[in-house]
Amino acid sequence: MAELPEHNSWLSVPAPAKLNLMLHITGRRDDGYHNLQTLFQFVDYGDELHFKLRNDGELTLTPAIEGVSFEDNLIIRAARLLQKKSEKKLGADIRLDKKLPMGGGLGGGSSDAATTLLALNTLWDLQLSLDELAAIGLSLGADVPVFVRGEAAFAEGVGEILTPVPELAEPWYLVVCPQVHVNTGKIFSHEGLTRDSDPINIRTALRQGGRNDCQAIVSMLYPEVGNTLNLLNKFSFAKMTGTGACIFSSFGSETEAISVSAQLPAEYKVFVAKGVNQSPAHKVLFGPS
Ligand SMILES: C[C@@](CO)(OP(=O)(O)O)[C@H](O)COP(=O)(O)OP(=O)(O)OC[C@H]1O[C@@H](n2ccc(N)nc2=O)[C@H](O)[C@@H]1O
Ligand SMILES: Nc1ncnc2c1ncn2[C@@H]1O[C@H](COP(=O)(O)OP(=O)(O)O)[C@@H](O)[C@H]1O
Repeated sequence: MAELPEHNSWLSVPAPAKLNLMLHITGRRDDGYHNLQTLFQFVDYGDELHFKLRNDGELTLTPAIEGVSFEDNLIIRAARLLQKKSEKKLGADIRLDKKLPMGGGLGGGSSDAATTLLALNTLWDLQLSLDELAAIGLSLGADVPVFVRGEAAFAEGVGEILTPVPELAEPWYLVVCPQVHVNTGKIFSHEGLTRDSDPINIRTALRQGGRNDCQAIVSMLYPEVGNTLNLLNKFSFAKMTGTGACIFSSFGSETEAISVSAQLPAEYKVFVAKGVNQSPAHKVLFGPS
C-alpha cells in the first residue's frame, strides 16, 4: 500500500499513457457505441498528478487545461464522484503536470481520471475496491477501467471487459504525435469504417499482433497521420494507437528507438518510453507486482 504523505505533504502519482497494440471493431451496438477487441499496454511516460488533503470539502486544480472547464476536467469529475461516497467533508488541492497530448489516442484524460480515483481513495481512506473504482471510472469513459486496474489487458465490449495479459513483451516504443486532434465520434460514425471484424481469441491476438481498424479512415481524413505512418514505416513497422493521431513503433532497446527519433524531422513531437504491463500508478501506490 502507498505510504500516506507525512504532515499532509503532497502525494505524487503518475498518470501513464496507454497504447492500443491492436484494435479491431467487431460490431455496432444498439446504443450506437461499437464493440471492440483491443490490447492495452502502458508506457512509463505520461502526466503526473500531485494531491494534498483538505478538510473543508473544497477541490482545487492547477494549472487549468486550456479549453476544458474546471467541472468538465476528468480529474474534477472523478474527484466529485468519490466525494459522494463519503459523509465527511473531503477535499484536495490537485496539481497537474500535463505531458500527454490531448486527443492523441494515448488516453491521457482517462489516465488522469483513474489516477485521481486511485490516489484520492488512498488519501481519503475510502477503502473502495478496484472493482468499485473501475465501475465508477467506466461512467467517465470506456478507457478509465483499464487504468484503474493497472494491468496490461485484452479488452472487449467498449473496453470494459478486461482480461489481464501479463505475458506481453515490454519493448521500447518510439511514439510520434502528429499535431492534429482526431475527433473520435467522427471516426466511429464514418460509413467507410471497418466495423465487422471477426472476433478473435486472446491467444490469436497475442500471436498475430493484429491491426488497428480505425487507421485507414483516420489516415484518409487526416493526411498528416498517414504521412507520419509512411515516414515511421521506413524505419520500423508503425501503427496508430486508439483513434489516433499518435503513431508508434517498437524496438528492442532504448538506444535504437532514440536513434530513429533523431532521424525524424525536428518539427515532429516524439517521445521514447518503455512498454510496461503494470501501470506506473499502481507501482507507486501498491508497489511492484
Ligand atoms: C477507441 C478508443 C480505444 O482506446 O480510442 P481512444 O479514445 O483511446 O483514441 C477508446 O475506447 C474511445 O473511448 P473514449 O475516448 O471514452 O470515447 P468517447 O470520447 O466516449 O467516444 C466518442 C464517440 O465515439 C463513439 N464510440 C466510442 C467508443 C466506442 N467503443 N464506440 C463508439 O462508437 C461514440 O459515438 C462516442 O460518442
Ligand atoms: N484531465 C484531462 N486531460 C486530458 N483531456 C481531458 C481532461 N479532462 C477532460 N479532457 C477532455 O477529454 C478529451 C480527450 O482527451 P484524451 O484522453 O487526452 O484523448 P485520447 O482519449 O484520444 O487519448 C480532451 O480533448 C478534453 O476535451
